[in-house]
Amino acid sequence: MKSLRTIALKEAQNRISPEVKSPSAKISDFFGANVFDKRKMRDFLSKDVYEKLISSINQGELINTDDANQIATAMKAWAMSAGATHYTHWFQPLTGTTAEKHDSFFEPSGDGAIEKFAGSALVQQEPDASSFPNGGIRNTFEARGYTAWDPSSPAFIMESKAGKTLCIPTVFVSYTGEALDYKAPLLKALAALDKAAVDVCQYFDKSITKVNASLGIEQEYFLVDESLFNARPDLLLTGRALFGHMSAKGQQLEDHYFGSIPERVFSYMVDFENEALKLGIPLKTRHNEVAPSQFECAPIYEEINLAIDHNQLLMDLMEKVARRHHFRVLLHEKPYAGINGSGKHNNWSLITDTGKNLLAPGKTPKNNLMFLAFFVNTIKAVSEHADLLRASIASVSNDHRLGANEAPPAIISIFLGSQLNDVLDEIEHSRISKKIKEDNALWLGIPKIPQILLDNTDRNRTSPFAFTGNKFELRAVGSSANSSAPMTILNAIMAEQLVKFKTEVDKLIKKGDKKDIALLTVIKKYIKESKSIRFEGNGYSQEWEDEAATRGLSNIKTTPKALDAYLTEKSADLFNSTGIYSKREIHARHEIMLENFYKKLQIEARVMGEVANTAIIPAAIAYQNSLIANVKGLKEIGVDSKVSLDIVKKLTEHLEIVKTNIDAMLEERKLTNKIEDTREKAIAYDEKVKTYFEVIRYHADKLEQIVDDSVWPLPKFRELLFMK
Ligand SMILES: NC(=O)CC[C@H](N)C(=O)O
Repeated sequence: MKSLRTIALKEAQNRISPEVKSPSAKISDFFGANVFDKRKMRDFLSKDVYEKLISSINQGELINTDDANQIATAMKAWAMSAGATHYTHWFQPLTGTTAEKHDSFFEPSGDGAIEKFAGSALVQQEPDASSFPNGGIRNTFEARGYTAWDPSSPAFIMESKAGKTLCIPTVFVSYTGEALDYKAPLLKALAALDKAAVDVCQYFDKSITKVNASLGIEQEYFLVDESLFNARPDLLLTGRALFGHMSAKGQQLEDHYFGSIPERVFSYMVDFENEALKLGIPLKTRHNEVAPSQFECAPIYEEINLAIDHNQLLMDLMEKVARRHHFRVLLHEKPYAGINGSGKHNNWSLITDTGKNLLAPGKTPKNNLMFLAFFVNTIKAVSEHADLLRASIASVSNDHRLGANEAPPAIISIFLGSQLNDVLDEIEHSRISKKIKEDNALWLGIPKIPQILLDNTDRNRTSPFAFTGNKFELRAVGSSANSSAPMTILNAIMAEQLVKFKTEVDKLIKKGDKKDIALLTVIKKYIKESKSIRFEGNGYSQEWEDEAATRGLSNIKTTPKALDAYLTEKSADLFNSTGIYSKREIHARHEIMLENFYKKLQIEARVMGEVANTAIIPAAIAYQNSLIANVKGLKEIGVDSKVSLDIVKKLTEHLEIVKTNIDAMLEERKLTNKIEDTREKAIAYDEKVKTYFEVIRYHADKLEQIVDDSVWPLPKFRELLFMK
């Protein structure tokens, strides 16, 4: 019988890409075609309701029942004219993926049937919450959960060959009001940030009434042929290769990065980009990434809530469209040990309703003081809550990526680039003399900030949080993550920080300081206080680990311990003052994250055992048997050769070690599964079960190097990485 690998290799060699037809040569012709955007709202709504909806989008004003009915009718009319038959609330439960439950517009009526969509169905739905992760918030006897419309993210139509569905972005909360999703806390953090930032803006510009966070999300991913993927139970079930010797050629020649895009991949990219563009996702960039078979796409930045919805939608599209091309997309942070992992770099900034980017250095000294205020407060916020930010990017899969192959380490630090670093040093050491204070001659004291910062674009890949000219790039986020988790924290700590800043500045003003002097005094103090988080060097080096320790920075390498930061008193104060999480909510989330961590390890351990026992060991034994026959045969004909015998001995050694460790791991798992406390269980999975992975893999990979290639059951790295 032919092995799955042999069949898969043959299939992978004979792929023909499906034809991809773009709706038009001009993207602007079809961009947003499947979105109920402002233009369509205007066409389908009365002027009065349109304006109310816009002010609800911009200012968060509530929509009354009559207006909701009108909006629902308009949405239905638009969606049906585009061919939709069903609608769904579209939400982001704590599973990491998106969720939907379709209902048709169709309703039987007395004399036939009608198509209906009431305002109440638009505004709120009641999906059963019992089968979503809820961390104990919901008991089975009270399984109800609500999804509630988020008007700030426009409804869209999801197309598939079989039909079209109107999707309405919503939050997801329990019957008792606790958030069960990623979006609800994000929206709360954004509201807190808006208020705090507008208050600080008032020192500089009274016309600013709204501050939005913006986000541009770079998405890295791997592609692998579908048949090869299906012949690897580890990729299929865990998203990463648990076994596999690195191929002789990996990324060492650095010949893939920005290289010419392979035809089959290009065709896939164009296909999913078209789908994304129709959904209003402003994709702009595509390229080969560093590792073989690794790629990246990136949109233009958008308002943050929309940017995150779009990224979630994009990941879903990428997976769906990949199947049309007989690819599988791997969004896992580290599918292949030994080469680069995948990140989701979050480019974050703050934009006012007057169109000003608060993290872009200005032309005038006054603008620069405003820039410095927001810039330094960001640094201060991150330095105060570095552990929480670390926790917000923690996951079982990101643990493999952090600190390895062009991914930042688990130590949170901030890279500013030499020019701004110098500016902050200068301010720190400047003296705000009595004379300056009396003359209000502050501008002499602020160093000139160049508008174009030369060394700041994508330069320091070893930094988890890098300033890149007019935004901060949180590089530590993993490719499979929902950006809401870290962005909720980043915006919340910024909100809290800006409130504190204003209190301190106001105090100085009250004591008689001129406004600008008061601002600079507090900025200067923050520069000093947050100095230890700034680091410009190589984040991978041992020197940095050592230095970070002497600076008192944390270096928490694994998720279950990193997550502790969610439960500290300092974090409780933050959650309370910004309103993003109640005590119950954060405890539930903490529990969910720990469960997710150990359950994924549990699955990996099971897959490892199964693949070793049923594929690797039998293949090695079959080869061993043929060698034994050879040894016997040689002896019979009187040839004295040690080649086969030596191989048998080596094989046997590795086989023994693999088998013993698989068995020992199973025993350890049994013990670990008995642990009741979730945190302890997660730590035990990490420290006791996971430790077997390395030794099992090492020896199984040695077997791969020895066993006859034609009988090896699993597609090898060279095939996974280079065949496309
Ligand atoms: N070129 C790059 O930016 C590499 C980034 C790297 N793939 C990461 O994990 O973040």
